[in-house]
Parts: sequence; C-alpha cells; structure tokens
Amino acid sequence: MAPKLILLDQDGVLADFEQGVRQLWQQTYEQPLPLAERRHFYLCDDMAPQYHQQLAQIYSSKGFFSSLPPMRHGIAAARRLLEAGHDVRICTSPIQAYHYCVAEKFDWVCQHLGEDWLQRIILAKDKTWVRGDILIDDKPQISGSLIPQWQHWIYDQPYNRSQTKQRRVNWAQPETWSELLQ
Ligand SMILES: Nc1ncnc2c1ncn2[C@H]1C[C@H](O)[C@@H](COP(=O)(O)O)O1
Ligand SMILES: [Mg+2]
Repeated sequence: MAPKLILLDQDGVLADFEQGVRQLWQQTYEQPLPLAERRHFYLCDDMAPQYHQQLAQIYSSKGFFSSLPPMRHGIAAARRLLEAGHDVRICTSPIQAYHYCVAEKFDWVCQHLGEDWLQRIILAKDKTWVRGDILIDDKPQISGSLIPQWQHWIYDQPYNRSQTKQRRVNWAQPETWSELLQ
C-alpha cells in the first residue's frame, strides 16, 4: 500500500483506558468497578448516576493517564506501521479536566514508544481539524465542525460493536490491519 498518513487514537487504541479505570477503581475504593455491560462509549453512560462523581475523580487523578497499561499488541503495531513507511501520528483528545491528562499523555508515549514519538503527538479536541488518510479510533461516531478528510477505521471494543459500517481493526487480529503493511 502506498504510504498513508495514519492517525492513531491513544485511549482505547494504544492505551487501555478501560483497564486503567478498573485497576484504579479497585485500588481506590477496594471493590470492582460497578459495571455490568459495556454498550456505550462513555463509561458513565453504562454506570448508575451515583457513581459518576467517583468516576470523574478517577480520570482526573494524578498518575491515571501516565500509568494506563498498553493495549495488547498496540505498541508493536504502531512501530510496524511506521516501519512500513507510513506517516504515523497519535491523535488524541484531552479530557476537560486537563491538568494531569495532557502532560501524562506525553509521558505515556515517551514511556511506551520512546522520545522520538513525542513529535508525533497531535492533541485535538476536534479531530475533524486534523489531516490524515485513516483515523483508527474506538469512538463510534467522531464529529466536529469540519468534514473529515480521513476515513474512520473503528478500533474494535465491546462498546462499538453495533457499528457495522466502518472497517474494524483489532491489533490482536493481524488480518484486520495487515493490508497496511503490504
Ligand atoms: N470509554 C471512555 N469512557 C470515558 N471517557 C473516555 C473513554 N475513552 C476515552 N475517554 C476520555 C479520555 C480521553 O482523554 C478523552 C478522549 O479520548 P479519545 O480516545 O481521544 O477519543 O475521553
Ligand atoms: Mg479513544
């Protein structure tokens, strides 16, 4: 495949946001995350309102974003895409409580991909403003104020499986993305 500009989302694609929430919740409240089923993108939409405040505290706590575990095979996949000749960028949106989130997203990339990758980070609240050929992102619908130039390939997660139109990628299933390496 001719070299492409590939945008990789960070949370839910490279960093395991959900696993990080589960771990910190258990550590903080000494009980499992009270969540039965994952059907919606935002965790709070699958949790009872009484827990929303505690959830927000988890996201905004110091060290949460920098200590997210990597998604299985995600780091190797990012490196392979770059080695295959693509221009790979990490396109990520900070949460509203940005104080730790922004710096720690950089820390995470440095820790797991190395310092060279810091120049590949694009922070954007609105991803439609970012140029690219393909955006690999776990969010089912990505909207913004512009018509996106990129094609959205959805990163496979339980909460986006009702989306059947987009191309679906899972790092653990090479057949879903190996076309990008050819
Ligand atoms: N599944 C999620 N539930 C709640 N909040 C989430 C989820 N995935 C990501 N987020 C937060 C944390 C991120 O910094 C921002 C934007 O995420 P992005 O992966 O860039 O869409 O939202
Ligand atoms: Mg995401």
